[in-house]
Amino acid sequence: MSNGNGMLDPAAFEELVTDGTIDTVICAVPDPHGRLMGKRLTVNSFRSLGLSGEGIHASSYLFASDLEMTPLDLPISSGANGWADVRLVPDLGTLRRVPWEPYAALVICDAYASDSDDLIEVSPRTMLRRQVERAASAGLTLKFASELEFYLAAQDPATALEREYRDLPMTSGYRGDYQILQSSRDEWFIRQIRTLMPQFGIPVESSKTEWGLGQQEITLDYCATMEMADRHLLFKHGIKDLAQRNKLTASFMAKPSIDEVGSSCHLHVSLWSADDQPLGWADGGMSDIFGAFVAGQLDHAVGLGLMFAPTINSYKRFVPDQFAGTAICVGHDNRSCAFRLVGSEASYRLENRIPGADINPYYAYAATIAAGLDGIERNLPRPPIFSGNAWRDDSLELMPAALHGSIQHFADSKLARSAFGEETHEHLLAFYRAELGAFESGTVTDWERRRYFERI
Ligand SMILES: NC(=O)CC[C@H](N)C(=O)O
Repeated sequence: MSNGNGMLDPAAFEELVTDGTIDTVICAVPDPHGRLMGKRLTVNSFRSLGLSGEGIHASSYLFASDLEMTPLDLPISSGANGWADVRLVPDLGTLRRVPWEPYAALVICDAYASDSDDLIEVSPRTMLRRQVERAASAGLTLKFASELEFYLAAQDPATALEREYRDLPMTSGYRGDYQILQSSRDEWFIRQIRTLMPQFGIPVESSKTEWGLGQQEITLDYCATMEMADRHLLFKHGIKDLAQRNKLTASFMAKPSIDEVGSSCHLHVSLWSADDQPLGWADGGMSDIFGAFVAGQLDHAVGLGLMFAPTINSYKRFVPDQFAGTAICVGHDNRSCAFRLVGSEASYRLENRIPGADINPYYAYAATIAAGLDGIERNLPRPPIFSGNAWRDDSLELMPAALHGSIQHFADSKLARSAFGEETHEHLLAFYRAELGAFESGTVTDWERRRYFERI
């Protein structure tokens, strides 16, 4: 039965097909950039390929292409293996209605090898699944919430592209941070998000205008790890789709303009037992096990930082005083620290303030679990609690200033190799090295031309 939140069990799906409501099923797999990739199927094809467990065939280059859809030469997909197929097998627990496409259902798929029942290890969803399994075998579950910020331009995406995303009119002309008057002006659109997302299986907590001109923040309810990562992707997809239907362009770039604050994706994480008891709080403060988990986050923030800052642009957001997590320390409700402890008892949780809105949540959550489990396995002591302004303390370690530094730290991270496995570690390194190469030797920027064309 559909329980009114947009989620569909097979019986509710068949009912909507029989009464002529649903005739299309979107089958999508998360790609390395954190996008939904896949196909729209007729109901008959979905029954024969999706529901049967056979899977929908798609090229393995979905896991090895850059944002321009240029296939990279990686072991999972290359000329040598003919960019062979993988099978996208629906995870039927994710089947839901698409409120703004009432004739459609959507399901998230896992990627399997075409000739066996093996999951594709380098698929982002498999990578997170492996960490969830590792936590489960230690008797632990994690709950997450992604807190996404984004910019809204009052321009349709086709025109925005034609203008090369320069000097776009934003939805606000002055700082609207927390101001209800500004949010009243945007409400015609933001209300669509707040009301439609819960019908897409994504409960929303609140919306507010953010500090940047045209910047918004919409917060989601927390839930179990995989479900939250799926919701994160669907939410981002839904905002972009609703924006384009309303002739707006939404950007989840970490730092769209050097003159503006960046867009974050704070990650809230809490630790629970297998039988759903909160484990973070003990005797009026941080429990030993959560202390070790948090210490693991501090220890690996830089080594696994690539998973929190995956693009060339992510690093432009790492400036002091703009509320981005850059200085590696943990504080109680202290927004200058990369990690902030919030709540108490069952709501006690850690907020990682490093990630930008450009993260792939499957990678970022996988990194968080791997770092925390390592802290627990090594029985690390509770970290010292920082007080004061972390951006003014020169003794603190900082996030790297650019992608190449982060790639190097990730290459050197023993944990990245042991927790994600050699194949996935190598895949990620090759993937991000290709992105860096495309920037470093694939383009001459406006800045370089302005700086050097005549003057040097
Ligand atoms: N809400 C906030 O704390 C602002 C976060 C800030 N926009 C960032 O990029 O990190």
